[in-house]
Amino acid sequence: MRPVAEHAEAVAALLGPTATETVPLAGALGRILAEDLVSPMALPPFSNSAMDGYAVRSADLADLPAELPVAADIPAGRTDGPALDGGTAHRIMTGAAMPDGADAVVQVEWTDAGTERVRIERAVAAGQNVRVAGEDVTAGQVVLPAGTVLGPAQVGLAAAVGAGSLPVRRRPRVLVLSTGSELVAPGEPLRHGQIHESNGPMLAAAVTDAGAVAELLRFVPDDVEQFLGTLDEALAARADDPVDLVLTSGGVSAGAYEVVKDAFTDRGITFAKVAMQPGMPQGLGHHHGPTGDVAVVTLPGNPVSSLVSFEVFVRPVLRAALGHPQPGRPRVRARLAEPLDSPPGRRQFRRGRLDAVDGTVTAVGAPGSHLLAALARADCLLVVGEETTRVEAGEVVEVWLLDG
Ligand SMILES: Nc1nc2c(c(=O)[nH]1)N[C@H]1C(S)=C(S)[C@@H](COP(=O)(O)OP(=O)(O)OC[C@H]3O[C@@H](n4cnc5c(N)ncnc54)[C@H](O)[C@@H]3O)O[C@H]1N2
Ligand code: MOO
Repeated sequence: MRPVAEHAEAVAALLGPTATETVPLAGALGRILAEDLVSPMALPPFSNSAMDGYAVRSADLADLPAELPVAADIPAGRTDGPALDGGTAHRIMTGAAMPDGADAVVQVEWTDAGTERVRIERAVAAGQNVRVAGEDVTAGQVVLPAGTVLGPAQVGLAAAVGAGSLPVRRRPRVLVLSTGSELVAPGEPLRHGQIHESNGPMLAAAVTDAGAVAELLRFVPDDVEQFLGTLDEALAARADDPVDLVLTSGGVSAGAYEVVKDAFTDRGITFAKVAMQPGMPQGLGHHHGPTGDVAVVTLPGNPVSSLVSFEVFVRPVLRAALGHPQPGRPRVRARLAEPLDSPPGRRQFRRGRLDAVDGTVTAVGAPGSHLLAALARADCLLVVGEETTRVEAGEVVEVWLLDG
């Protein structure tokens, strides 16, 4: 069987980094910065008041209480504030530019709040209540390095330094196509022997969650012509907006009707058994479609196998294509709450729940790769190495955090 790492490398080789595009700040949340953002300006851009109060020369407050004439009024946004003469005060608001000549601000609570003259009860040190130009950012500084995941704070900083749009990596476009003659769309009634199509919606959600664009195609029965027809029609319809990856599910194991395997064998896709559970039957390569070669990853049909394979092979590659600094799930080590067995020669990915407070992890549900409800209750994957056949309670295992 093919080692997990070897297959992961082969999947990674299918997809390079996507091109850079520019998005307005309103669409930047969750995207990944493609180039360093260099600030053209200092922050704050000018020294300004941290308090509503009075700009003064601190030396003028040697004898208290002090009474000074109020020579000017400086609301935030005033662009023509005059310089401060010694022995006077300017009424000033938070965020307003400090007048030349002033070195401190007395907050209004320490005064009588006068508008013609102000009586000041307490002294201030030079620099008190003044926010100095450039103390946050200097002009020319890299404020956000390439690879930064743009969250609210990063979007705010970009706006503050005047960037109305940002260069980010284009989201990879992924077509998702499920196969199986037993499949019926969710919401439609089932006859005995039929099941609802769950892999398609699940994988499309996983693609979106990874930061890529998912397009879920209508699932097809186990019929090679219908499978290739649907795929090639979908690719042709997107000729102007090419697809980066096709993800299929099902039809790759050893049965009599393995549509994906039958359609793709001898067409550039190779199939292998990977030393893992779930997720053993895998395939990858380039499909020679109507608009050229397109990367393909074929995932197994069992729902848990499908999503676990996506986690192990596809999600990190999509995120790497986006320039993500940490394409993989966050990993921690935790003590196993209850013992578990694992098949020899295969890396087992059990579904788990982590108690982060006491550092223990418990397997959720049995190993069966049809147990979707247990997967939906899990918040982590619990990884047991190929050589390990049993892990006792209290032993430490690797855990992948699924909500990280
Ligand atoms: N003789 C063997 N049988 C099987 C082997 C094997 O090595 N030898 N491998 C098993 C393993 S492991 C897996 S995983 C599955 C993979 O099978 P396929 O990828 O060919 O998937 P299917 O046979 O089409 O379906 C498997 C299972 O999953 C259900 N399924 C499929 N697609 C969907 C979907 N879109 N939504 C919900 N459920 C789906 C399907 O009904 C089957 O129950 O093969 C084992 N067999
Ligand atoms: O590889 Mo299958 O994934 O065990 O059910």
